Amino acid sequence: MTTLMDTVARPPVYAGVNARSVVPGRQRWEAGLVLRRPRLARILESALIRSEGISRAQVNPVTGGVLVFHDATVNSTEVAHLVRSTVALIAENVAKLLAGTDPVTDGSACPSSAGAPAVSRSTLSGIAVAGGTAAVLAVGARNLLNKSMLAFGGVVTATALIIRRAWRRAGEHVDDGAHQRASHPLLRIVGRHRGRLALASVLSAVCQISEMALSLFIGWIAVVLIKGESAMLTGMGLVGAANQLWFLAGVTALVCLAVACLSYASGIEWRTLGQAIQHDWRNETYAHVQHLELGHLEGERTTRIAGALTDDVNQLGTFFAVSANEVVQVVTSFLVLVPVFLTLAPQIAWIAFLPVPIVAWLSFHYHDRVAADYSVSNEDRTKLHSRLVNSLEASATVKSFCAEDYEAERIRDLSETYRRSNHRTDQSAVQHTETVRVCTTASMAGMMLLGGRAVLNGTLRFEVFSPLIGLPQQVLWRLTRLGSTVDQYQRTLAAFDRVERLRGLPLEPDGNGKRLDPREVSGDIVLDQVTFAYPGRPPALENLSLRIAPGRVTGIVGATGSGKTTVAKLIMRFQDAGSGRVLIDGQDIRHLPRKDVRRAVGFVAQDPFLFDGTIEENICYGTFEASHDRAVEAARMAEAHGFIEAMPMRYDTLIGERGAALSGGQRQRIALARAILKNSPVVILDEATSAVDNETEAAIQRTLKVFAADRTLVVIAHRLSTIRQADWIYVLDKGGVVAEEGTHAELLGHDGLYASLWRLQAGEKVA
Ligand SMILES: Nc1ncnc2c1ncn2[C@@H]1O[C@H](COP(=O)(O)OP(=O)(O)OP(=O)(O)O)[C@@H](O)[C@H]1O
Repeated sequence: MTTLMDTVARPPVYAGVNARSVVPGRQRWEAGLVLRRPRLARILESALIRSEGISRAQVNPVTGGVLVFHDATVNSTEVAHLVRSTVALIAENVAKLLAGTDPVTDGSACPSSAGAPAVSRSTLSGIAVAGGTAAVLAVGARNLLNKSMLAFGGVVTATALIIRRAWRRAGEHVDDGAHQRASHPLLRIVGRHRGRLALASVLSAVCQISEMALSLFIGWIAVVLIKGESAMLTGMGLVGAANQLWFLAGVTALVCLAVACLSYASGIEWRTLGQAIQHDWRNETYAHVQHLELGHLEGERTTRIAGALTDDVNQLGTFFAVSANEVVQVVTSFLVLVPVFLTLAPQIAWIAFLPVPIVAWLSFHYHDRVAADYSVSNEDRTKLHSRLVNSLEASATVKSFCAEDYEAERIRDLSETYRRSNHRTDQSAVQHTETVRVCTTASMAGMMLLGGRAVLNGTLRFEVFSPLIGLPQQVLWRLTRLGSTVDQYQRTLAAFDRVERLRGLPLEPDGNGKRLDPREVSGDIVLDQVTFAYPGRPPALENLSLRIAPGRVTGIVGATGSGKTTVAKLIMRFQDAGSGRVLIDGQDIRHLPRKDVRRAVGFVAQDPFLFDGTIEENICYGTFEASHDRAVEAARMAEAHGFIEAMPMRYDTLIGERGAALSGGQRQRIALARAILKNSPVVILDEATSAVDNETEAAIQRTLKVFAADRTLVVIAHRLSTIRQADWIYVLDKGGVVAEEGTHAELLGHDGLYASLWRLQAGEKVA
């Protein structure tokens, strides 16, 4: 496939494109180049779509957003490179691409955009330094106060604009272009706990104000010690240094106590909020995952789903438990400090707050730069985790192939990749924190110098300056943590994106209101011209028609991969047929509620899953209200009672994860007992006794005869002895077509596929 990329030998890197979020299979970018340029947006979109591995691309000229979906043939880094390079190529050829274009969609519809790629970005940069520039210009002004106020105005404007823009963009990038929602992601994360958020915020704010008051009192103590007495306190009737000291010490102690109480209360409130958010998101997401279509569940890695439900959901709560508290404290500090400085020391206000827009800009710029790195690092962690779990689960297989070193090597490689991607994010984080520290320290020095000079030349009273010295320091110091707050914010948005993606997967569609009462099901099952293919695979079943007669035993045999299990999955409605119909008692199962269908059909899978728990809990799974006696009766019918009784704890024996403490045959018999206990009118046994010995299987078949007397039994098996007694047998061939059908005797008489299989299994010589 020829793509726009093929024409570029070494694509230049275009700076005006920033990653907004990267999750497996999907990336979101922001390209200033296409902003208000619908034609360029269309060109970029089609260039991306034509690229190898890209399944979908959307470019929005209104927001500048680029949304790319890709398959597993390309990894996140390659897609990131593709997006950057494609934007770079288009940026280089803007004039050519816009020339001779149709007047409806090209630049003529938006003349301001011509020749101004990434206008918004350069505007942002301009704004970011506006405070500093204003401050520098202001130094030349005649009136000292005007000069200071002008500089301060620049600082405030720059801060407000930077924060406003960052907030808006954060809200944009988590949404799909097609599903823009009004509220910010953080508000959506908080959900119904906004009241608690407000309470925690108020407590934090009051706590912060009390803390600032504390340093005010400490500053006054310094004034009393240096000057002998504070004029302000004397004016309030407190005469004498000793009295003033006692008063200030007493008030300081009281405020300390208040700070401790408020800090405790707000800490508890934030943590409770974090826990409540985690609890809600975990439960709601898990409930959603439980109702996903099986195809989607199988398509997602289990460890990835588990990661979203644990790490990502925890991240959502942790942000509020820790970082949000800091944000509230910083904001409160500024809301208090700005008027205080403007009133008491306007001449040094600008230098005190100058680091704010710079640090804010640096933090949001950092956030832009490392967004993709964080997502890649998360992805690497998931892969490592998945591989670790896999190789631990497969330890017997690994040992049997003496592949311990091979597995260790694979883990080492993945760990190395994870280490490298983590190193990138760590490096950026440390760089950012240290840059912020330099800015804030420089501002402190500047404030000391300017404030000190103002005190010396008499334009500022020492009594005012002394308590104020500590305040900005206290707040600016917090700004050094803004890097990690932004870091947490970034992680939270990425986690939110992953959780939302999981919650965006479609649920199993249900019937159209008709009900199926399992007690009235006779078990007449028909597959009528059914064709079904797994995604990206050739059809597993093609125009398959067969009937499973009610109250009878139907056997299905066939070559491996011929679609026997797929037939069972269609009857269980784990999957829906691509074309054709599956009928139960004459009703198309697509029109019936899945739960009704699944209640009517019992299924024992080829590799049954047993839960970590006791034998009895596993037998009663799904029939939770069943008594011990019923569980024992089911176990007897499945020929499981004997070995269970021989165990030290009998039915209370713990069987470990996936029933690891049982043999394959024992696991199968417990799964069979579970299906028997369910007592559904239709039962499908998919190789349900393949792991038990012939003698036990014969015993099971004898009891199953009694069990099957009043129900429909479908037996899928490779071992023909398992199904020879069936009332009717279907022999499937490759591609899911019926090669032969009939009773055991009739099929032997045909001397076809079944007969040759029978002879093979019976040990006869095959010609
Ligand atoms: N989840 C899946 N995703 C993609 N393809 C699948 C999936 N499950 C089965 N297949 C494919 O569908 C075809 C039919 O599989 P199915 O499990 O129904 O065969 P089977 O007759 O039960 O095989 P066996 O006797 O080995 O159990 C096979 O080619 C298989 O590779």
